[in-house]
Amino acid sequence: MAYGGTNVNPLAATGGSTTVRQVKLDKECELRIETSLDLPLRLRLLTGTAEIFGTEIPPEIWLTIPPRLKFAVFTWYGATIEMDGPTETDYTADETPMISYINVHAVLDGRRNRAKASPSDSDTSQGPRVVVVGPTDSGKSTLSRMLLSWAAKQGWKPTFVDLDIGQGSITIPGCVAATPIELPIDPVEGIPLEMPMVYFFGHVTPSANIDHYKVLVKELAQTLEKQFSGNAESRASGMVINTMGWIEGVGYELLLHAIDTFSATVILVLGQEKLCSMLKDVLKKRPNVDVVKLQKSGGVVSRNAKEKLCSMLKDVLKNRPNVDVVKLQKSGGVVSRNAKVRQKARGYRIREYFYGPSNDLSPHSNVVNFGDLFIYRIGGGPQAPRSALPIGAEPAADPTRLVSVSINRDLLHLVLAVSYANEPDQIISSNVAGFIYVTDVDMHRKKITYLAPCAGELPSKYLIVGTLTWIEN
Ligand SMILES: Nc1ncnc2c1ncn2[C@@H]1O[C@H](COP(=O)(O)OP(=O)(O)OP(=O)(O)O)[C@@H](O)[C@H]1O
Repeated sequence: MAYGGTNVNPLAATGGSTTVRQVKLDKECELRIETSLDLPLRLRLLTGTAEIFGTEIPPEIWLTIPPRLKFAVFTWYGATIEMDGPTETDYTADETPMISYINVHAVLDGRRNRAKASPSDSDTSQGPRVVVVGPTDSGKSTLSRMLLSWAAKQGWKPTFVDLDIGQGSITIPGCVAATPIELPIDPVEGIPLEMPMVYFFGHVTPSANIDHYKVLVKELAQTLEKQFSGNAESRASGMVINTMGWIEGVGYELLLHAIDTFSATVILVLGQEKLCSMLKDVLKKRPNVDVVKLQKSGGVVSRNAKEKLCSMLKDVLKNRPNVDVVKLQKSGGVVSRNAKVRQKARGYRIREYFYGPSNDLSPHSNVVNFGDLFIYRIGGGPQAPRSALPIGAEPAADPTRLVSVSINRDLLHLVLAVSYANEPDQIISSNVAGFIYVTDVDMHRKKITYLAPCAGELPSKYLIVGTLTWIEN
């Protein structure tokens, strides 16, 4: 449990408790909970008002929180919470960065209002495009979620863009995706999946194919740009873009690539002195960059800040007016997850796609002939035969080449995406309809068995494969 930067009240810690109990929260305090590994927790608001990551919880109604969830119930004005069931840990904290986060929201809200009031064909009609950056386990997804829920509560329809292929907040890992957020995000159900725009990368780290990752980020950005041009409401509401925790070397390059590709106007740097200082450095070459002071203490960004990532970003972005790099404090409640826990979390996320967050969906098992499906992977193989190259040149693997994959038992336990492409050569630039999971490959009968979220024929015969695996259990 990470307690850093948080004033934890040890007397209030009731870790592992199983009885029905009440917790009184003072104003601006939060109750941090990790639910048990195998049992849900019931929780309700008895008095006052409270929210879970930006979404208000209704009074009196019992919420059933699934196992393994780490979250906080925060109150602005005071509340009493009742819990029924076991937890791994629960404790109250009276020091949180929530004031600085809501201040960011207020600034973004002002910008949305200004965008809305501008003529729809003007540059100023674009609302804030916020990129949330920071190392792994700095609370990026959580802050993104809060900013989106607070905006939706006020009637905006911000677009959530998730570039974090390692975990996946919108859909399964291995994808870059975007979806409009029209209502505060449900603490249990998560982000509604009605209208996501999903591009399948197929790996959980971009280093598997950096060029392919960049192509997909660009495709997603271009698609959103088109959508925004015909939708003044979405345009004014802007975007919140969640990024990966990989912030060094190529990871840092990819951050800059995302900032440029999405024409970001606000960069929120979470809990990373080095990253913040790097970004600031980059920005300082751009005139007229405003560094906005958004927090009373702790996370205040000052022009003299020495933190590396922030300053690097500022340096890079310094020739760009209207780009703000803001350093924010990481919440002491953010829970660190090691590689094994992350891998497990990926598995749960894929399970959730097929079975639902509360196990309320019934996926279908289908059997088809090998000839009914055309499977491709992106990248690999020589770009051109040696004979076609200038003398002395070595054939290089083309990272964005489409390679046909023959069906064999290597596909077992892989998760494949169903492309919306009409022709194979459109696959790399097409978004996907959904995913299937290969459960059997019968080489003798030339039949493949897969799990799909719904019955019937797949929306397309073109499938994309990467290295994303899942063992159903
Ligand atoms: N205030 C809090 N109290 C309790 N748990 C929290 C709090 N804030 C975040 N968490 C939990 O900590 C975990 C990590 O947070 P989050 O996913 O936001 O980090 P991240 O920086 O996006 O991680 P990643 O490394 O995957 O990019 C999540 O399970 C989240 O629910």
